[in-house]
Order: sequence, then structure tokens, then C-alpha cells
Amino acid sequence: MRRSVDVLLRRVDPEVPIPAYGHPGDAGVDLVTTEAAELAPGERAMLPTGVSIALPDGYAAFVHPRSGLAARCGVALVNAPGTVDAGYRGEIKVIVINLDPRESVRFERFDRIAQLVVQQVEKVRFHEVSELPGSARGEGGFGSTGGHATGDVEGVRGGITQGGNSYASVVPDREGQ
Ligand SMILES: O=c1ccn([C@H]2C[C@H](O)[C@@H](COP(=O)(O)OP(=O)(O)OP(=O)(O)O)O2)c(=O)[nH]1
Ligand SMILES: [Mg+2]
Repeated sequence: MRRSVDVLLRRVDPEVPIPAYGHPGDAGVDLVTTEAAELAPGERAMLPTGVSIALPDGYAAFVHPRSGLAARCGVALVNAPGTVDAGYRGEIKVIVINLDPRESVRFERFDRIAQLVVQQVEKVRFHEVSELPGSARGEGGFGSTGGHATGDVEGVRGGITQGGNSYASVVPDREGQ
């Protein structure tokens, strides 16, 4: 059984349903748009959800995309995941973008457009040092382990084609890497 946390919620739109988990064990509650909107291919919009919340200190809420909308319509969140700070008291907004190259997408009032995941977040204290401790990965990143699709990432030069898929070849920055 999961721990639960109490979060104060204010309806900015009096008719908006209070967000609820669809199934036991779900990580997120769905957020709806209170405004209808139509997005042309490539168009984005910031949609209101009709709710504002007060999270306890030490928590944040993250606005995640819904996979069904992404798979069916190509709808993504520009800033995914959006971060709602514990101190934010404004209406939660969702910045959607239509990534489909051909089809417009239409949202009606109260359509579910995103999901909100509440999590505990650590507060860090930074301690400046001149050298960081070593690690197995070191400074390798951005495709250093190989086997990625061809792209423009620095240090990666594409690529090979296998079974219709193309793979990048990794060019080490330094000898012996
Ligand atoms: O998808 C999102 C992302 C953010 N917010 C709200 C809550 C968050 O606490 C506030 C600020 O978000 P963020 O820090 O990501 O934006 P910023 O551009 O850094 O703005 P600020 O200078 O106000 O921090 O905007 C949303 O409603 N939806
Ligand atoms: Mg900020």
C-alpha cells in the first residue's frame, strides 16, 4: 500500500472534475482542459486545467504527457515533464503541441490532456570542488555506449544500415576511449 499525501486543491473553474486516479496503482491523475482548442500540425497552445494546488514543502508535481494521445494523435508536451513547484498557487497549465505532420487535433472542454504525478523532491546543498570523484562512466554520454540512431550529436557520426534501420557509429573524441 502506498503512502498518501494530502494536497489542497482549488477549483478555478467550478465545474471541473476533481482529478482522480483511474486505477489503484496509477502514478498520475489526469488533467483536463477547460477550454476547447484546435491545433494545426506543428501548432502549440497553453491550455488551462481549471485547478490550482498547494503542495507540501518537499514535494513537486510533474505534468506528463498521456501516451494514448501521443500514440493516436501525435500530441506531446513542449516542456515535458512540466514542473509545478510546491509554492505555485496559480492555475496549472499544460503546454501541448501537435506533432502530427498532417492532421489537426481538437480538444473539447474537459478532454483529458495530460497527467499529474506528485513526487517528493530532495533539496540539495552544493559543495564546490576542483575535482569530482571518478566513476565507471566518467564524462561519457550522449551516445558514448553506441548503437543509437543517426543524428547530429557531437562525437557521433552516422551511420550504418541494418535491416532497414540505421545506426550511428561512435567516433571517440580521444585516443583509447
Ligand atoms: O507544465 C507546467 C509547468 C509549469 N507550470 C507552472 C507551475 C510552476 O511552478 C510554474 C513555473 O514553472 P517553471 O519553473 O517550469 O517555469 P519558468 O519558465 O522557470 O518560470 P518561473 O521563472 O516563474 O519559475 O509554472 C505549469 O502550470 N505547468
Ligand atoms: Mg522556474
